[in-house]
Amino acid sequence: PGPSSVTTWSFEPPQPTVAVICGSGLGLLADGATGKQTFRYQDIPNFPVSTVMGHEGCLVFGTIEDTSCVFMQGHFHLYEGYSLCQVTLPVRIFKLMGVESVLVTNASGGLCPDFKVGDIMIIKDHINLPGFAGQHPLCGPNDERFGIRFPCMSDAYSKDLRRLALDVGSELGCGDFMREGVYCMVSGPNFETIAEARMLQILGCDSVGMSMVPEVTVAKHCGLRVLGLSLITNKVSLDYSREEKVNHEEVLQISKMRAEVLQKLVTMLISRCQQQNINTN
Ligand SMILES: O=P(O)(O)O[C@H]1O[C@H](CO)[C@@H](O)[C@H]1O
Ligand code: HPA
Repeated sequence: PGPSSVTTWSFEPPQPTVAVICGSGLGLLADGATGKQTFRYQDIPNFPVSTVMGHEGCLVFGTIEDTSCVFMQGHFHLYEGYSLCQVTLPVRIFKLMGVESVLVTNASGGLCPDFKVGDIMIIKDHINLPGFAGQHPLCGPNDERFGIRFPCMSDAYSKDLRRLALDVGSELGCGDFMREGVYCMVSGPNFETIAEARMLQILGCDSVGMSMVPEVTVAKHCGLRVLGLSLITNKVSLDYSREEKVNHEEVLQISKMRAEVLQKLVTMLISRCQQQNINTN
């Protein structure tokens, strides 16, 4: 945003109860909120800055109906050189601000043969591949103020919120391109080789991306409710004869194409959540 729309630190934001983390090219998700106040990451002490195209690098406070929200226009990745502690810092800040639910969005490549480009996948589970190799945001001394040493991850994604997302999606006429599936995080920054993609498919992954899992893990650790939505921006090559080559420009182009629909979905979801007072798993 231009300097005129950026707020100075004299502003006291209302306590948000919902945080929306916007994935690649999805910063527009904040458009459904009113009374917006924007802060650039670079102006927030000790906050990382976004280095990837399609991640504006702004924290936006606003309201959807009566729900006070904070939107992260751009999130952080291991491949940018950030530690997982830095990648997940915003989630802990949200917890301290009083946030109760986190809605995480991202762009990913489809591995499930039934998925099409432009599908919205409601995440039901994930595979933390970097975590298997010790790249895990909860490694190190456990901070008991946030959560327990050995958190359960089998129910990281709220069932109620997933059901609500499906209902709202079909109400908005998105039923034909809404799916459910398992997201796998890889560190990136390269897109997968064909052998890697085949391995991930055999492991039960429906889509693959380079983000989100650290934030979700830290959110679950500190007791936040999580909904994950992944936009399928490309089909991952599983065949050596396939000519198409994936690239980040294509990812951003598909995100742009679906941003408006996703924004309506997210806005309606947040207002429904409040109406139905969803507060269980
Ligand atoms: O997960 P987000 O940041 O939405 O974006 C996905 O798209 C980028 C690659 O095109 C990577 O950052 C990958 O993780
Ligand atoms: N692989 C990894 N990350 C991605 C992809 C992909 O195919 N598409 C968007 N992010």
